[in-house]
Amino acid sequence: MMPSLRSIFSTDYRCEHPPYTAHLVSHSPLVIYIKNFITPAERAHLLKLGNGTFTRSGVTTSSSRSSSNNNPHNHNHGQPATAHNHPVRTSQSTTLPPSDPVVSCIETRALLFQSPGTPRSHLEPLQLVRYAPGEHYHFHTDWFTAPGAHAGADRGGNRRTSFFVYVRVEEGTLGGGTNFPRLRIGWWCEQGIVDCDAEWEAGVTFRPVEGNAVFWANLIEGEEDGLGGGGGGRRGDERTLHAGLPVLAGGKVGMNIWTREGPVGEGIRGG
Ligand SMILES: O=C(O)CCC(=O)C(=O)O
Ligand SMILES: [Fe+2]
Repeated sequence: MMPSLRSIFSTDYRCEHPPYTAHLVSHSPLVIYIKNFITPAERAHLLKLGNGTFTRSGVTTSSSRSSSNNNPHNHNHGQPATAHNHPVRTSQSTTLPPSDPVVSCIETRALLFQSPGTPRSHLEPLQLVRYAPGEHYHFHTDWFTAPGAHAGADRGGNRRTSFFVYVRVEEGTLGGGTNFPRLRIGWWCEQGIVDCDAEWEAGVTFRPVEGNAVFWANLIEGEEDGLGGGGGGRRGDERTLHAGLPVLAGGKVGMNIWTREGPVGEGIRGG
């Protein structure tokens, strides 16, 4: 179903937040599933904005200390898309202009969801990620395992929270779920939202459902160990390890909304 784009493109566009619903999946780590976080018209607009601008996704590997000793697949991304290609991430991605009114509206929604006081300057530009059949993003954390170039205070420190939003899921898509292997939820299962048939040991797999989103907190508050907390008294939460499982058929476009501990700095959000 194609949504009408007239209202979203007209000059009298107004930012309105849809009546999404939030469902607590896990207290610790904090994981919240959000239904209808973005509207069909917004999804169409985001895809149009990204059209023709996708390039091979980048991955940042931490060359210094890693806090994920027993996980050889702990790669963090954040590089410009062309900077460092890696087989752990075979998707294509692009960033969206913060100046676009629809992008800005979704940013506002993401900020309000976390706490009304979260400044816009802490947001990285929204990133679309596109997967064709056979493409995936191997297990990783969104938080940076080593402070430095990507998590320094001048770059906003570490990634405090993540939203992964399902923007487009082609009809007949198989695979492409978002798997959190260390998450255990025994008391809730909603077929169509999570893969209820998956082995307990496999953790939780969120199915890609257009318009819906998964939100989680990347950092454990108040336990500084010097690993990428950006000086904020926080450290990365290993339990937030996750993967974009291979798309087996069809196609998927997702969107990352990352909030840093501090302002991301000029030049990243376009000043
Ligand atoms: O594709 C997914 O389901 C997850 C992607 C992801 O984790 C990321 O882009 O950081
Ligand atoms: Fe991720």
